[in-house]
Order: sequence, then structure tokens, then C-alpha cells
Amino acid sequence: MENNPTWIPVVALALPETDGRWLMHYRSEEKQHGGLWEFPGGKVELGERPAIALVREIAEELGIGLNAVSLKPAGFAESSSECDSPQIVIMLYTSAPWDLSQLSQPRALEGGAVGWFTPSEIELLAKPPLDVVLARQLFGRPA
Ligand SMILES: Nc1nc2c([nH]c(=O)n2[C@@H]2O[C@H](COP(=O)(O)OP(=O)(O)OP(=O)(O)O)[C@@H](O)[C@H]2O)c(=O)[nH]1
Repeated sequence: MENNPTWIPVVALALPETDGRWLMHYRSEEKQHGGLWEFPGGKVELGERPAIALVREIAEELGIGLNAVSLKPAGFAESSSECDSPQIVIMLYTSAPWDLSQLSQPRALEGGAVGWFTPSEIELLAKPPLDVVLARQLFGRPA
């Protein structure tokens, strides 16, 4: 991104598996929002299309290959525009269900951990504020 951005575009992935669980990424303790579970992803680079950025981030973070064409918009959240730091704008995408029997599986290559959870379990995970909003958009509020 440019040197002094007023906002930062971030892309994130809601990846289901065939039995209805979804992948979440545990941020390692030393990072901002460390110790919390997020939809994996990261910042979009200057000039990069969002879906291409997500394919890149997921390859770096989880070591798996996604097809940009198969990504579908699934949610949107933004931080407050009233503070001094750049506004974070997260675009959430979903893709076709992941096959857990295939050889190459998601791993936390940049630290932390990954896990597969039902929507009810995700509701209970400690998450950064925007991931709370995204989870509610994706799943609704469990009864
Ligand atoms: N997922 C998520 N990210 C948030 C929230 N609020 C917020 O400021 N962010 C920031 O959005 C950015 C997401 O980009 P990232 O996942 O590539 O960040 P990172 O720390 O892993 O890598 P970095 O070294 O490039 O900063 C992080 O700086 C993260 O702290 C939030 O509620 N959810």
C-alpha cells in the first residue's frame, strides 16, 4: 500500500469442508490480535485484485492453492472511521468445500494454528472484532 494510507483493504477466507465445519486460523501470541481466532487472509497489496490477493495470502499462510475464479463474496466489515489509525476494511470470500482426504492440507505456515469448527463453535471462539461481525454475517446468530 501507499506510505500513509487512510484505509487498508484486507481479504479473508471462509473455507468450509464437506461435513459443515469451517477453517479458522489462530493468530500467534506476539501478533496484533494474538491469541484470537480469525478467518485467514491478509492485506491487499497496491494494485492487486482482492481475489488474487486472497489466493496469495492463503498460499503463504496455509500452503494451499485456491482458484481465484471460484471465490464468492460472503461478507464485509470495517473498523471505526473515527480513530487516527487507518481504517481496516475486510472483504470475506468463500470457496467450494475443501476435501479433507486430499494429500495437501492447510497448515499454519506463519505460526499459530488452524482448526475446523462448526458455526456454533466459531460463535464461542475468541475473535478479533471484525471477525465477530463476519461470522455473524456468514452464519447468522446461532439460537
Ligand atoms: N482479521 C482481523 N484483522 C484485523 C482486525 N482489526 C484490525 O486492525 N485488523 C488488522 O488487519 C490486518 C490484517 O492483515 P494481516 O492478517 O496480513 O496482518 P498480519 O499481522 O498477519 O501481517 P502483517 O505483518 O502484514 O501486518 C492486521 O494488521 C490486523 O491486526 C479484525 O478485527 N480482524
